[in-house]
Amino acid sequence: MITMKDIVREGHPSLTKKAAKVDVPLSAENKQLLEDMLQFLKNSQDDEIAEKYNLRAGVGLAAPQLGIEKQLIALHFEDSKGKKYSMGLANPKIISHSVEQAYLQNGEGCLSVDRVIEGYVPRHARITITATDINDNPVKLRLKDYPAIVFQHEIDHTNGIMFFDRINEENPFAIPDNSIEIN
Ligand SMILES: O=C(O)C[C@@H](Cc1ccccc1)[C@H](O)SCc1ccccc1
Ligand code: NI
Repeated sequence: MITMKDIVREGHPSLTKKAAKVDVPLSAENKQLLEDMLQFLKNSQDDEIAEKYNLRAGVGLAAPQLGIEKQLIALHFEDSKGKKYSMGLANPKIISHSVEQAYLQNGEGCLSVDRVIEGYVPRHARITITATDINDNPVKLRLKDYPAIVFQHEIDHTNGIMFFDRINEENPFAIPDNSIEIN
């Protein structure tokens, strides 16, 4: 069972390196890792389990956050219309994106960052990603709004990018050009 002690924190080298692509079909080890990452997210959103094991709630997790430099991510959340996203993905890649940007009104946090860092995180408003799912099926997703933000946060982790790298240093609350605010 993954708990907070398994999650590496700011300053750990795995968080700022580009992770390696994984072989497809996925090895049993990588399938198990994706399962374990997805279970962590489910546990972190279960009040009883989260309290018992002192888990911070998470909607996404990337293998580099476990010190494992592989392009593996897990996501578990619902969008504002109740559409569920619950999956483990290998080798996720943004293949196209909108010119328009988007940012969360409340900024972002990270399970690997034990401090509040304020500011808007400019991201693509709409993205198309490809990946391989836990059953070795190719996946192509077109995402916008909150789901697009979450997937970009996790894909960034596989490229060694932290959310605060994207915040405007001069003015963290500068409204990005050509952008929409997501509540
Ligand atoms: O550290 C991670 O990668 C997990 C982040 C993902 C994330 C943060 C901000 C915006 C989008 C995605 C955690 O989920 S941060 C905690 C959290 C929990 C519930 C809802 C939003 C953020
Ligand atoms: Ni994060």
